[in-house]
Amino acid sequence: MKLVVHPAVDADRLEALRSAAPEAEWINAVSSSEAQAAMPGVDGFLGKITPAMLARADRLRWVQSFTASLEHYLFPALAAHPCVLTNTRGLFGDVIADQVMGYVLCFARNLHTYVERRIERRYEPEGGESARVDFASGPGVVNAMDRATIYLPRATMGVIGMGGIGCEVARRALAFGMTVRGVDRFPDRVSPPSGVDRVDGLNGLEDLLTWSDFAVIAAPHTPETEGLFDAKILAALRPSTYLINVGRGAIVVLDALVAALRAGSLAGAALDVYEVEPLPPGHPLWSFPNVILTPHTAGYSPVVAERHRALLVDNVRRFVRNEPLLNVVDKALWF
Ligand SMILES: NC(=O)C1=CN([C@@H]2O[C@H](COP(=O)(O)OP(=O)(O)OC[C@H]3O[C@@H](n4cnc5c(N)ncnc54)[C@H](O)[C@@H]3O)[C@@H](O)[C@H]2O)C=CC1
Ligand SMILES: O=C(O)C(=O)CO
Repeated sequence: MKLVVHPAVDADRLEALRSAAPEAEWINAVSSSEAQAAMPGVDGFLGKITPAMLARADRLRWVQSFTASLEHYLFPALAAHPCVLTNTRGLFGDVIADQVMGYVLCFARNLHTYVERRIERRYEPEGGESARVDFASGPGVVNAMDRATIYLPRATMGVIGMGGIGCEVARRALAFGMTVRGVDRFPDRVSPPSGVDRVDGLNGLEDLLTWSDFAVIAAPHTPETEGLFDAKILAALRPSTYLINVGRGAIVVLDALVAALRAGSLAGAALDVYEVEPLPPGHPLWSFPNVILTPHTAGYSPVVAERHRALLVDNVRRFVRNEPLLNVVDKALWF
């Protein structure tokens, strides 16, 4: 059994992988030419395979991607190849869902606005001076306190892509008392947490968007999702709805989003991923006070590296024992 890792991993990680298949010949290839030269006779490949490497592989049965997303990874010959492809989806669910709830709480409680006002030393409630409550003036003041906030147990959340991330988002939204629905490419294959109202197929997308107070995109970038959120789909959102994207940037057409924000046809947006990364400093999105922008950091956490390593070790162990691999990719989705 011959296994190639490329790009090369550090000595600790290599040792962990090796311990899962000590009898295998391991090649930790630093350069792509080294990886290419090692391909004849390779059974399994971990990392970033290229068309030139694949062309030299004569008995490859398994390729493990180091990432969850595959839009910069899959190429036609790999999709057509009989090898099993696995990825690292599922490592980020709880971490990214925490970040999504961070955005939701900002919008529901205006926290992002008050962070900006602190910088300006402005003691002013959202809703303007008329929303200021004089707490010394006795009963009745509470009537002014319903302004410009969202009470989450009365709010709805629609999740687009009910996989590892989408289901964890749903779980948290339910814990905050929200009503949650989803759409997915494969509604019959997903395992939503109990309490989710329903999960529809893709033909339910526009209805879901019209229903949602918060619409959360947690889908992958595939030919089907690229540019999916164009002007037509964004028009399904209500002026009171917030759009959140933690899936992939290519799913939301930013020019269309900017136009919709200018027209006030949605309440605001929180984005972690963009059509172009990094988002250029001159991009109009930076100027909207009702937009939260994070630099593709929703998945950052000390636990992710540990989980990444554990998943790879587990899959190596499964591969050498001929057991079913974790995170098998449906290559047909991409071509
Ligand atoms: N913001 C970030 O830092 C990160 C973003 N991601 C992105 O999030 C995506 C989802 O990750 P996971 O939940 O772990 O993957 P997953 O594979 O568990 O879930 C993806 C779900 O989306 C569904 N789906 C596929 N095509 C769809 C479509 N056209 N419309 C609606 N749903 C569709 C799938 O059926 C699946 O249920 C990844 O593909 C990656 O692009 C992943 C990790 C970090
Ligand atoms: O693995 C991925 O797809 C990521 O976005 C990591 O942040």
